[in-house]
Amino acid sequence: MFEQFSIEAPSSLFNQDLQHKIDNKTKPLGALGVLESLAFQLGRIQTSLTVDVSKPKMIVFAGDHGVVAQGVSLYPQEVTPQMVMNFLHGGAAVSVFCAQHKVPLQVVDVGVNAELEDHPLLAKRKVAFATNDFSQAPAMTSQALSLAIQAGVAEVDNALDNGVNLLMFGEMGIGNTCVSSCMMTALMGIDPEQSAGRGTGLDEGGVSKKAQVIARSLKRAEEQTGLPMAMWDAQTLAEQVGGFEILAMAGAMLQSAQRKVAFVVDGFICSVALLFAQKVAPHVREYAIFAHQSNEKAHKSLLDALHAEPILALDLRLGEGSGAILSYPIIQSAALFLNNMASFESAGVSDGDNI
Ligand SMILES: Cc1cc2ncn([C@H]3O[C@H](COP(=O)(O)O)[C@@H](O)[C@H]3O)c2cc1C
Ligand SMILES: O=C(O)c1cccnc1
Repeated sequence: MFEQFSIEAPSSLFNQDLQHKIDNKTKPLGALGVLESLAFQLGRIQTSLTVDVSKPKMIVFAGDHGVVAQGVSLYPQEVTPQMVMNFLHGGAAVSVFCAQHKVPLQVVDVGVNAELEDHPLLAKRKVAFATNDFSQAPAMTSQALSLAIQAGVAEVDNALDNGVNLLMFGEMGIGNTCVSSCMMTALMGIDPEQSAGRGTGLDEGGVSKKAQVIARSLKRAEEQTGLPMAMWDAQTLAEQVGGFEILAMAGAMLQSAQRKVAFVVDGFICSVALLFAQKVAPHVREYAIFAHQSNEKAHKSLLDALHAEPILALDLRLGEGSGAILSYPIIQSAALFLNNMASFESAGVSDGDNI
Protein backbone atom coordinates (compact mmCIF):
# COMPACT_ATOMS: atom_id res chain seq x y z
CA MET A 1 0.00 0.00 0.00
CA PHE A 2 2.69 2.52 0.98
CA GLU A 3 5.71 1.01 -0.82
CA GLN A 4 5.81 3.94 -3.24
CA PHE A 5 7.07 6.23 -0.49
CA SER A 6 10.75 6.17 0.33
CA ILE A 7 11.39 9.50 1.94
CA GLU A 8 14.87 10.72 2.73
CA ALA A 9 15.81 13.26 5.36
CA PRO A 10 16.47 16.72 3.92
CA SER A 11 20.08 17.24 2.91
CA SER A 12 22.63 18.19 5.59
CA LEU A 13 25.10 19.36 2.94
CA PHE A 14 24.61 23.07 3.64
CA ASN A 15 23.87 22.88 7.37
CA GLN A 16 27.04 24.67 8.41
CA ASP A 17 26.91 27.25 5.63
CA LEU A 18 23.25 27.96 6.29
CA GLN A 19 23.85 28.46 10.00
CA HIS A 20 26.82 30.67 9.22
CA LYS A 21 24.75 32.76 6.80
CA ILE A 22 21.92 33.14 9.34
CA ASP A 23 24.34 34.01 12.16
CA ASN A 24 26.10 36.63 10.09
CA LYS A 25 23.03 38.67 9.25
CA THR A 26 22.97 42.15 10.81
CA LYS A 27 21.17 41.17 14.02
CA PRO A 28 22.12 39.76 17.39
CA LEU A 29 22.66 36.01 17.30
CA GLY A 30 19.35 34.16 17.27
CA ALA A 31 17.30 37.37 17.36
CA LEU A 32 14.93 36.37 14.57
CA GLY A 33 13.76 33.40 16.63
CA VAL A 34 11.37 31.05 14.86
CA LEU A 35 12.11 32.77 11.52
CA GLU A 36 15.67 31.49 11.84
CA SER A 37 14.59 27.88 12.28
CA LEU A 38 12.20 28.30 9.35
CA ALA A 39 14.91 29.69 7.09
CA PHE A 40 17.27 26.90 8.13
CA GLN A 41 14.61 24.24 7.47
CA LEU A 42 13.75 25.70 4.04
CA GLY A 43 17.43 25.92 3.12
CA ARG A 44 17.93 22.27 4.03
CA ILE A 45 14.83 21.14 2.14
CA GLN A 46 15.73 23.16 -0.96
CA THR A 47 19.46 22.33 -0.55
CA SER A 48 20.36 25.95 -1.11
CA LEU A 49 21.61 29.06 0.67
CA THR A 50 18.81 31.05 -0.95
CA VAL A 51 15.24 29.81 -0.78
CA ASP A 52 12.11 30.35 -2.84
CA VAL A 53 8.54 30.22 -1.55
CA SER A 54 7.13 32.49 -4.24
CA LYS A 55 4.83 29.88 -5.83
CA PRO A 56 2.61 28.57 -3.06
CA LYS A 57 -0.61 26.62 -3.46
CA MET A 58 -3.39 25.77 -1.02
CA ILE A 59 -5.05 22.39 -1.47
CA VAL A 60 -8.19 21.72 0.60
CA PHE A 61 -9.37 18.09 0.78
CA ALA A 62 -13.06 17.49 1.50
CA GLY A 63 -14.89 14.36 2.60
CA ASP A 64 -17.75 13.11 4.72
CA HIS A 65 -17.88 10.67 7.61
CA GLY A 66 -20.39 7.92 8.41
CA VAL A 67 -19.66 8.31 12.11
CA VAL A 68 -21.63 11.60 12.20
CA ALA A 69 -24.69 9.32 12.56
CA GLN A 70 -23.52 8.89 16.18
CA GLY A 71 -24.03 12.58 16.94
CA VAL A 72 -20.37 13.65 17.14
CA SER A 73 -20.69 17.10 15.54
CA LEU A 74 -22.86 20.10 16.29
CA TYR A 75 -23.51 20.63 12.57
CA PRO A 76 -25.28 18.46 9.99
CA GLN A 77 -23.41 16.65 7.23
CA GLU A 78 -24.98 18.90 4.55
CA VAL A 79 -22.59 21.64 5.70
CA THR A 80 -19.67 19.84 3.99
CA PRO A 81 -20.94 20.28 0.38
CA GLN A 82 -22.35 23.71 1.26
CA MET A 83 -18.94 24.82 2.48
CA VAL A 84 -17.25 23.33 -0.59
CA MET A 85 -19.49 25.59 -2.72
CA ASN A 86 -18.56 28.49 -0.44
CA PHE A 87 -14.84 27.75 -1.02
CA LEU A 88 -15.41 27.69 -4.77
CA HIS A 89 -17.33 30.97 -4.73
CA GLY A 90 -14.69 32.76 -2.66
CA GLY A 91 -16.76 33.21 0.51
CA ALA A 92 -15.03 30.97 3.07
CA ALA A 93 -12.31 32.13 5.47
CA VAL A 94 -9.66 30.18 3.57
CA SER A 95 -10.86 31.68 0.26
CA VAL A 96 -10.71 35.23 1.58
CA PHE A 97 -7.23 34.80 3.07
CA CYS A 98 -5.93 33.04 -0.05
CA ALA A 99 -7.22 35.96 -2.14
CA GLN A 100 -5.54 38.38 0.31
CA HIS A 101 -2.15 36.72 -0.23
CA LYS A 102 -2.74 35.85 -3.91
CA VAL A 103 -2.34 32.16 -3.20
CA PRO A 104 -4.23 29.86 -5.59
CA LEU A 105 -6.77 27.58 -3.95
CA GLN A 106 -7.75 24.11 -5.13
CA VAL A 107 -10.53 22.05 -3.55
CA VAL A 108 -10.41 18.27 -3.88
CA ASP A 109 -13.56 16.20 -3.39
CA VAL A 110 -12.44 12.83 -2.09
CA GLY A 111 -15.65 11.83 -0.36
CA VAL A 112 -18.30 14.53 -0.09
CA ASN A 113 -21.80 13.17 0.36
CA ALA A 114 -23.28 15.03 -2.63
CA GLU A 115 -22.83 15.25 -6.38
CA LEU A 116 -20.82 18.39 -7.03
CA GLU A 117 -21.00 20.43 -10.23
CA ASP A 118 -17.87 20.96 -12.28
CA HIS A 119 -15.90 24.04 -11.28
CA PRO A 120 -12.41 25.20 -12.32
CA LEU A 121 -11.20 25.19 -8.69
CA LEU A 122 -12.62 21.73 -7.95
CA ALA A 123 -10.78 18.46 -8.56
CA LYS A 124 -13.23 15.58 -8.60
CA ARG A 125 -11.59 12.53 -7.04
CA LYS A 126 -14.50 11.11 -5.09
CA VAL A 127 -13.69 7.73 -3.53
CA ALA A 128 -17.22 7.25 -2.15
CA PHE A 129 -20.02 9.49 -0.85
CA ALA A 130 -18.75 9.12 2.71
CA THR A 131 -16.84 6.63 4.85
CA ASN A 132 -18.78 3.92 6.68
CA ASP A 133 -19.82 4.60 10.26
CA PHE A 134 -16.70 3.19 11.94
CA SER A 135 -18.49 2.60 15.22
CA GLN A 136 -20.26 -0.23 13.34
CA ALA A 137 -17.84 -1.42 10.62
CA PRO A 138 -14.43 -0.54 9.10
CA ALA A 139 -14.42 3.01 7.73
CA MET A 140 -13.20 1.90 4.29
CA THR A 141 -11.88 -0.93 2.14
CA SER A 142 -8.21 -1.19 1.20
CA GLN A 143 -9.16 -0.19 -2.35
CA ALA A 144 -10.83 2.99 -1.07
CA LEU A 145 -7.81 3.75 1.11
CA SER A 146 -5.54 3.40 -1.88
CA LEU A 147 -7.73 5.76 -3.95
CA ALA A 148 -7.70 8.37 -1.19
CA ILE A 149 -3.89 8.23 -0.88
CA GLN A 150 -3.47 8.40 -4.67
CA ALA A 151 -5.79 11.43 -4.83
CA GLY A 152 -3.40 13.31 -2.57
CA VAL A 153 -0.36 12.11 -4.52
CA ALA A 154 -1.88 13.14 -7.86
CA GLU A 155 -2.82 16.63 -6.67
CA VAL A 156 0.68 17.22 -5.32
CA ASP A 157 2.29 15.92 -8.52
CA ASN A 158 0.07 18.23 -10.51
CA ALA A 159 1.03 21.25 -8.40
CA LEU A 160 4.76 20.50 -8.35
CA ASP A 161 4.87 19.78 -12.09
CA ASN A 162 3.52 23.32 -12.50
CA GLY A 163 6.32 24.92 -10.50
CA VAL A 164 4.72 25.20 -7.06
CA ASN A 165 7.44 25.47 -4.40
CA LEU A 166 5.42 25.56 -1.18
CA LEU A 167 2.32 23.50 -0.46
CA MET A 168 -0.36 24.28 2.11
CA PHE A 169 -2.99 21.80 3.12
CA GLY A 170 -6.46 22.21 4.57
CA GLU A 171 -9.60 20.12 5.04
CA MET A 172 -13.37 20.25 5.21
CA GLY A 173 -15.57 17.46 6.53
CA ILE A 174 -18.23 17.62 9.21
CA GLY A 175 -17.31 15.16 11.97
CA ASN A 176 -13.62 15.08 11.14
CA THR A 177 -12.43 16.20 14.57
CA CYS A 178 -13.95 12.96 15.90
CA VAL A 179 -12.18 10.95 13.19
CA SER A 180 -8.92 12.78 13.91
CA SER A 181 -9.20 12.20 17.65
CA CYS A 182 -9.89 8.52 17.01
CA MET A 183 -6.83 8.22 14.75
CA MET A 184 -4.73 10.11 17.29
CA THR A 185 -5.89 7.77 20.08
CA ALA A 186 -4.87 4.74 18.06
CA LEU A 187 -1.58 6.26 16.87
CA MET A 188 -0.47 7.47 20.31
CA GLY A 189 -2.06 4.83 22.52
CA ILE A 190 -3.77 7.42 24.69
CA ASP A 191 -7.19 7.60 26.29
CA PRO A 192 -10.04 8.98 24.09
CA GLU A 193 -10.79 11.46 26.88
CA GLN A 194 -7.41 13.04 26.14
CA SER A 195 -7.94 13.31 22.39
CA ALA A 196 -11.62 14.30 22.07
CA GLY A 197 -12.37 18.02 21.95
CA ARG A 198 -15.13 20.46 21.12
CA GLY A 199 -14.68 20.56 17.33
CA THR A 200 -17.23 23.02 15.98
CA GLY A 201 -18.46 23.76 19.51
CA LEU A 202 -19.76 20.74 21.44
CA ASP A 203 -20.42 21.29 25.14
CA GLU A 204 -18.88 19.11 27.85
CA GLY A 205 -21.58 16.48 27.53
CA GLY A 206 -21.07 16.38 23.77
CA VAL A 207 -17.32 15.95 24.15
CA SER A 208 -17.70 13.08 26.58
CA LYS A 209 -20.21 11.39 24.23
CA LYS A 210 -17.68 11.83 21.42
CA ALA A 211 -15.00 10.15 23.57
CA GLN A 212 -17.38 7.26 24.19
CA VAL A 213 -18.04 6.86 20.46
CA ILE A 214 -14.27 6.78 19.89
CA ALA A 215 -13.77 4.18 22.64
CA ARG A 216 -16.59 2.02 21.24
CA SER A 217 -15.27 2.30 17.69
CA LEU A 218 -11.75 1.28 18.69
CA LYS A 219 -13.11 -1.66 20.68
CA ARG A 220 -15.12 -2.76 17.66
CA ALA A 221 -12.05 -2.50 15.46
CA GLU A 222 -9.83 -4.39 17.89
CA GLU A 223 -12.37 -7.19 18.02
CA GLN A 224 -12.80 -7.30 14.26
CA THR A 225 -9.09 -7.24 13.46
CA GLY A 226 -8.26 -9.55 16.35
CA LEU A 227 -5.39 -7.21 17.23
CA PRO A 228 -4.90 -4.60 19.93
CA MET A 229 -4.63 -1.16 18.33
CA ALA A 230 -1.01 -0.84 19.44
CA MET A 231 -0.24 -3.58 16.92
CA TRP A 232 -2.07 -2.10 13.93
CA ASP A 233 0.02 -1.13 10.95
CA ALA A 234 -0.76 2.10 9.09
CA GLN A 235 -3.03 0.36 6.60
CA THR A 236 -5.15 -1.35 9.25
CA LEU A 237 -5.49 1.84 11.25
CA ALA A 238 -6.59 3.81 8.19
CA GLU A 239 -9.09 1.21 7.01
CA GLN A 240 -10.61 0.85 10.46
CA VAL A 241 -10.94 4.46 11.62
CA GLY A 242 -9.68 6.76 8.86
CA GLY A 243 -11.31 9.52 6.86
CA PHE A 244 -10.93 10.13 3.12
CA GLU A 245 -9.82 13.78 3.31
CA ILE A 246 -7.41 13.07 6.17
CA LEU A 247 -5.77 10.18 4.30
CA ALA A 248 -5.66 12.07 1.00
CA MET A 249 -3.86 14.81 2.91
CA ALA A 250 -1.45 12.26 4.40
CA GLY A 251 -0.77 11.01 0.84
CA ALA A 252 -0.20 14.61 -0.25
CA MET A 253 2.24 15.22 2.61
CA LEU A 254 4.15 12.04 1.81
CA GLN A 255 4.40 12.94 -1.87
CA SER A 256 5.47 16.49 -1.07
CA ALA A 257 8.28 15.14 1.14
CA GLN A 258 9.18 12.51 -1.42
CA ARG A 259 9.69 15.31 -3.93
CA LYS A 260 11.58 17.40 -1.36
CA VAL A 261 9.11 20.26 -1.14
CA ALA A 262 8.08 21.89 2.13
CA PHE A 263 4.44 21.87 3.14
CA VAL A 264 2.47 23.84 5.71
CA VAL A 265 0.39 21.98 8.30
CA ASP A 266 -2.78 23.75 9.41
CA GLY A 267 -4.52 22.82 12.70
CA PHE A 268 -5.51 19.72 14.63
CA ILE A 269 -6.87 17.66 11.74
CA CYS A 270 -3.88 18.31 9.47
CA SER A 271 -1.52 17.48 12.34
CA VAL A 272 -3.22 14.10 12.73
CA ALA A 273 -2.74 13.52 8.99
CA LEU A 274 0.97 14.20 9.53
CA LEU A 275 1.14 11.91 12.57
CA PHE A 276 -0.31 9.17 10.38
CA ALA A 277 2.08 9.98 7.51
CA GLN A 278 4.95 9.80 10.01
CA LYS A 279 3.94 6.23 10.84
CA VAL A 280 4.33 5.42 7.13
CA ALA A 281 7.63 7.30 6.63
CA PRO A 282 9.24 9.05 9.65
CA HIS A 283 11.25 11.60 7.62
CA VAL A 284 8.06 13.24 6.29
CA ARG A 285 8.00 15.28 9.52
CA GLU A 286 11.14 17.18 8.52
CA TYR A 287 9.38 18.72 5.50
CA ALA A 288 6.51 20.08 7.62
CA ILE A 289 6.10 23.70 8.68
CA PHE A 290 3.61 24.07 11.54
CA ALA A 291 1.35 27.07 11.01
CA HIS A 292 -0.40 27.44 14.32
CA GLN A 293 -1.63 25.96 17.56
CA SER A 294 -5.36 25.42 17.33
CA ASN A 295 -7.79 25.75 20.21
CA GLU A 296 -8.90 22.15 19.72
CA LYS A 297 -8.03 20.56 23.06
CA ALA A 298 -5.62 17.84 21.96
CA HIS A 299 -3.65 19.93 19.50
CA LYS A 300 -1.07 21.06 22.08
CA SER A 301 -0.13 17.50 23.11
CA LEU A 302 -0.11 16.44 19.47
CA LEU A 303 2.27 19.27 18.53
CA ASP A 304 4.47 18.28 21.47
CA ALA A 305 4.51 14.67 20.24
CA LEU A 306 5.57 15.94 16.82
CA HIS A 307 8.25 18.22 18.41
CA ALA A 308 6.62 21.07 16.55
CA GLU A 309 7.13 24.76 17.08
CA PRO A 310 4.05 26.41 15.54
CA ILE A 311 4.38 29.89 14.05
CA LEU A 312 1.12 31.37 15.33
CA ALA A 313 -1.26 30.97 18.27
CA LEU A 314 -4.43 32.92 17.44
CA ASP A 315 -7.11 30.88 19.24
CA LEU A 316 -8.32 29.58 15.88
CA ARG A 317 -10.53 26.48 15.79
CA LEU A 318 -11.66 26.46 12.20
CA GLY A 319 -9.61 24.21 9.96
CA GLU A 320 -10.00 24.67 6.15
CA GLY A 321 -6.32 25.60 5.94
CA SER A 322 -7.14 29.00 7.47
CA GLY A 323 -4.18 28.93 9.88
CA ALA A 324 -1.82 27.71 7.15
CA ILE A 325 -2.58 30.62 4.85
CA LEU A 326 -2.35 33.11 7.74
CA SER A 327 1.20 31.90 8.42
CA TYR A 328 2.32 32.47 4.82
CA PRO A 329 3.57 36.09 5.29
CA ILE A 330 5.83 34.89 8.11
CA ILE A 331 7.22 32.11 5.94
CA GLN A 332 7.83 34.69 3.20
CA SER A 333 9.66 36.89 5.71
CA ALA A 334 11.85 33.94 6.76
CA ALA A 335 12.84 33.39 3.13
CA LEU A 336 13.42 37.11 2.53
CA PHE A 337 15.69 37.62 5.52
CA LEU A 338 17.80 34.65 4.48
CA ASN A 339 18.00 35.84 0.87
CA ASN A 340 18.19 39.61 1.22
CA MET A 341 19.34 40.77 4.63
CA ALA A 342 22.85 42.20 4.74
CA SER A 343 25.65 40.43 6.58
CA PHE A 344 27.85 42.21 9.11
CA GLU A 345 30.56 42.18 6.47
CA SER A 346 28.51 43.45 3.50
CA ALA A 347 26.88 46.23 5.56
CA GLY A 348 30.07 47.23 7.36
CA VAL A 349 28.46 46.67 10.78
CA SER A 350 30.63 45.52 13.69
CA ASP A 351 29.64 42.17 15.08
CA GLY A 352 29.47 41.23 18.71
CA ASP A 353 32.53 39.27 19.81
CA ASN A 354 34.51 42.11 21.33
CA ILE A 355 34.11 41.07 24.97
C1 LIG B 1 -19.81 26.42 8.81
C2 LIG B 1 -18.55 25.62 9.06
C3 LIG B 1 -17.38 25.91 8.37
C4 LIG B 1 -16.23 25.17 8.62
N1 LIG B 1 -15.01 25.25 8.10
C5 LIG B 1 -14.25 24.34 8.66
N2 LIG B 1 -14.93 23.65 9.57
C6 LIG B 1 -14.34 22.64 10.44
O1 LIG B 1 -15.30 21.96 11.21
C7 LIG B 1 -15.38 20.59 10.92
C8 LIG B 1 -14.90 19.75 12.06
O2 LIG B 1 -15.65 19.93 13.23
P1 LIG B 1 -16.64 18.81 13.75
O3 LIG B 1 -15.84 17.58 13.91
O4 LIG B 1 -17.15 19.34 15.06
O5 LIG B 1 -17.74 18.66 12.74
C9 LIG B 1 -14.51 20.38 9.71
O6 LIG B 1 -15.27 20.45 8.55
C10 LIG B 1 -13.53 21.50 9.81
O7 LIG B 1 -12.88 21.81 8.63
C11 LIG B 1 -16.21 24.14 9.56
C12 LIG B 1 -17.39 23.83 10.26
C13 LIG B 1 -18.56 24.56 10.02
C14 LIG B 1 -19.82 24.22 10.76
O1 LIG C 1 -7.73 22.76 14.39
C1 LIG C 1 -8.48 22.28 13.55
O2 LIG C 1 -8.05 21.73 12.52
C2 LIG C 1 -9.98 22.37 13.76
C3 LIG C 1 -10.53 22.68 14.97
C4 LIG C 1 -11.90 22.73 15.11
C5 LIG C 1 -12.71 22.48 14.04
N1 LIG C 1 -12.17 22.17 12.88
C6 LIG C 1 -10.82 22.11 12.71
